[in-house]
Amino acid sequence: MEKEADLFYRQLPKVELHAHLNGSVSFSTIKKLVARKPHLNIEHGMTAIRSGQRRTLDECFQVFKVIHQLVDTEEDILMVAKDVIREFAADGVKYLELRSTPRKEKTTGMTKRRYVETVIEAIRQCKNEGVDIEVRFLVAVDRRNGAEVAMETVKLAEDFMLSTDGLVVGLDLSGDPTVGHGRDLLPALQKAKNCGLKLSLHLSEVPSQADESELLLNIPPDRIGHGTYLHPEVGGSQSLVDTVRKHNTPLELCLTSNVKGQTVSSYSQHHFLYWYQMGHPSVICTDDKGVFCTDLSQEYQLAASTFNLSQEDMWTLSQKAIDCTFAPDLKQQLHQKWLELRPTLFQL
Ligand SMILES: CNc1ncnc2c1ncn2[C@@H]1O[C@H](COP(=O)(O)O)[C@@H](O)[C@H]1O
Ligand SMILES: [Zn+2]
Repeated sequence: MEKEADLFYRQLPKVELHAHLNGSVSFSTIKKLVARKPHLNIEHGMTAIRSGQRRTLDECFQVFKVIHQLVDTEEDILMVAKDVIREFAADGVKYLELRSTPRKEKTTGMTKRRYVETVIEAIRQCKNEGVDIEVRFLVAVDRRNGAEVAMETVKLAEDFMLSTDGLVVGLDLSGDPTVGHGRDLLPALQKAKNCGLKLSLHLSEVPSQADESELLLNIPPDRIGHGTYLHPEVGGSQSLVDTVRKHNTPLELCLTSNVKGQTVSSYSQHHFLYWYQMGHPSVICTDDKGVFCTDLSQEYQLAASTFNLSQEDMWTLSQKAIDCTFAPDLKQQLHQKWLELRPTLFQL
């Protein structure tokens, strides 16, 4: 039975909308990176949070620092991005939106522009090699770096949106949610929205951010990352929920990430249920499949077993995710693919 369910979720065509590049690095890629940089003395235990382990969100952000030390050249970024894309494809993901933060030139030896070009090159190479997945890219703003850097990043993202034949589709706001305030970033986010970049914003990932969430929700964003503390039962408010409902803004929900990062106390307490029961667009995602040792099939399977959902329910969930992507040009093609694949899945 278990095996059959494993196979079902692996074969289920899936859409991944919330994946941070450097959080998605698998164990096998980490091994290659460690071999390139033995002097750093980094072990796998320092780059991943294994099954049953928990970390505070703060400790998770220490893990990203270690990974950033390992991934610090153009060659590394190209390899990491190609490996991550291939792994998502092998897991049955047919459409992937990757996001990543261009880092300071001092830390990578390359400009932020070159950083984005390298990720785009990885996407193109995978396409040319026939990897069965469509990939789009969101340029990420790290909230810790403040308003000026955010504005520069928006300009960079806009340039790439115009020059990459639609591969760069949007902007992500992420980084340690306890640092800085969204109000300072509003002009940059608004500019991004006005120039046609789609916005996916991490918000209410931690408690007591109702003010910031209200500001950000009124932009409004095109999708919400986590939104863990938006609803009244966890200290959010009905008016925040009403705003999300009014704009019909989809949520990107990452179960294992939230449980391992301890912003949610257990799988059964995850806010997936709150939004799903309301029929609100909710998309299951991984966040950081490498750091949290998971993959998208496993997240679908966990949601199904935790909330007692059928394979048919999960099929519908994965199909509806197509309508939440930032690539309108691909929607019809993806829906077609789902229809073609359906018979093989339900014969299992
Ligand atoms: C766990 N919840 C989270 N909340 C907020 N931001 C997160 C995150 N997980 C990852 N990131 C963001 O993604 C970066 C790593 O990938 P990139 O170097 O950009 O590819 C982290 O440094 C952080 O800014
Ligand atoms: Zn995230």
